[in-house]
Amino acid sequence: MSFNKLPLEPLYEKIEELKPKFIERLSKAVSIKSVSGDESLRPNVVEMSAFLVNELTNLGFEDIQLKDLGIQPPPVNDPELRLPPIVLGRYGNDSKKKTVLVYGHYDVQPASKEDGWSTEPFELVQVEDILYGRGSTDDKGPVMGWLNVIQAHRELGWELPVNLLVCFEGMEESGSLGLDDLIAKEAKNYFKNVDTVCISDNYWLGTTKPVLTYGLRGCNYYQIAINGPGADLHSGVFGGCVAEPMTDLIKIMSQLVDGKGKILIPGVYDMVAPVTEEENSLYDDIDFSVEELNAASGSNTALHQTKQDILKHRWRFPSLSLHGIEGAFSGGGAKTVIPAKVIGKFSIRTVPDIDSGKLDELVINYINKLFKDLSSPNTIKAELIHDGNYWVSNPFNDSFTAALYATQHVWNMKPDFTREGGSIPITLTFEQQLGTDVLLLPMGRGDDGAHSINEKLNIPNYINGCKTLGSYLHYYGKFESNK
Ligand SMILES: C[C@H](N)C(=O)N[C@@H](Cc1c[nH]cn1)C(=O)O
Ligand SMILES: [Zn+2]
Ligand SMILES: [Zn+2]
Repeated sequence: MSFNKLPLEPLYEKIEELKPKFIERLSKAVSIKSVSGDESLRPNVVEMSAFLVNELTNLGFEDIQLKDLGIQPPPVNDPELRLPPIVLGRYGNDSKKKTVLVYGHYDVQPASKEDGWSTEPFELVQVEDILYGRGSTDDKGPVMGWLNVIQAHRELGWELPVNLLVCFEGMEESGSLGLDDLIAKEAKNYFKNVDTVCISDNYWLGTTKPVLTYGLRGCNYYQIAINGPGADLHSGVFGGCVAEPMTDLIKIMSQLVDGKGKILIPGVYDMVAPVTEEENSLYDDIDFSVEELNAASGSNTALHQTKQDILKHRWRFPSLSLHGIEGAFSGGGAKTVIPAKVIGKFSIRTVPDIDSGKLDELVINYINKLFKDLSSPNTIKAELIHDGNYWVSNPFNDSFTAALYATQHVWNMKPDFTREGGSIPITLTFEQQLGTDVLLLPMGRGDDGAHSINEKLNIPNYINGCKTLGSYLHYYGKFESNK
């Protein structure tokens, strides 16, 4: 099928007309503090699943199910902590139509005003044509986008061109715990007729050109716990007399990665697939610059100066980031304490052909060796908290073509085909368990500040994003079924 514009203008007009309602829907979603990484906020994550069930019910979805995933596995503070449920729903069940499964997540990263936000993070605040709030771009905006598409069709009295299944999870930001098993279980049940999977949960590379994404890095997240004294101690009384856990931890963490971003754990780079000549040439055609990277990071701290080097280091090579130290003094003022127990957190973004299990072995053995060399009387436990695989696909299929046409129709330009430096742990599982293609169709821009302070979604991205998601369903519905 070549690109012939479908008559979608009434849909676009309806989406424009419903803009205030769509902003209100996102505002309600953002106000729920569904932070999966904070155990104390788990009831809010569950509240967010109930919010979605209510929305789906009002929009006429059928067979809505909340799938319980049981108890969260260790390491966790509360051994009874339950995982938030998976929300499933179906819109349409016509055997003559194709079935699209859309996945998104309703949990968010932590946020507090004290981190430096200009507005309250859990309040959607509009400043000109920008909506600020935690989850606005990652991933509540896109999740609301799918609901908005259904609302627009209902109000137009239009049939949806495909059957739509939704799968929304509440643990994506914390490793998608429990979802792999559920997908395996439902592959031949709830998901049995799925033709393709579409995920809107990443971002454009820059700020002006839409993209379609065919690759993700994986993420293995680790912690190093070091235990020493029986309690936090006065540094005047015990300093110099006891081995301090923080000193050991800092020594170890400082030997994981260097200041140029090079991972120092032996063996990691040996597993990385070499960059081929053909692949090298792909980077030349992508629209991006070091200036855009600096603008998005709000600094001039880029480690690489050419577009090709930046993109390879974002998409193609592994990276190791140090995230924090639990138990360390972090407030203002000057507290003279020796922390008794500290837990260092870091993650490695993985790429083809890194073997996740082999990586864990290299990481844990290296840390234990560094600790042994310290001859410290303290004790150490280094472990994996969660992992998620990298994913790279071939973007020459009906789903990507439909997204290409939809993007051209709405944005009047051809999108770039990109990979993503972030991770969506469940992507490969969908591809393998359902045996279908997966498409990543992002809504937000590269400077949206996902995971950062002042996360935002530009209203044109939200509204045109809804049009793009809706158009994608129409273009995809026109392809002949492969079944
Ligand atoms: C790209 C996606 N919106 C996202 O932010 N994913 C997270 C997933 C993750 C993996 N481990 C912890 N969170 C990310 O890339 O950090
Ligand atoms: Zn996300
Ligand atoms: Zn995220």
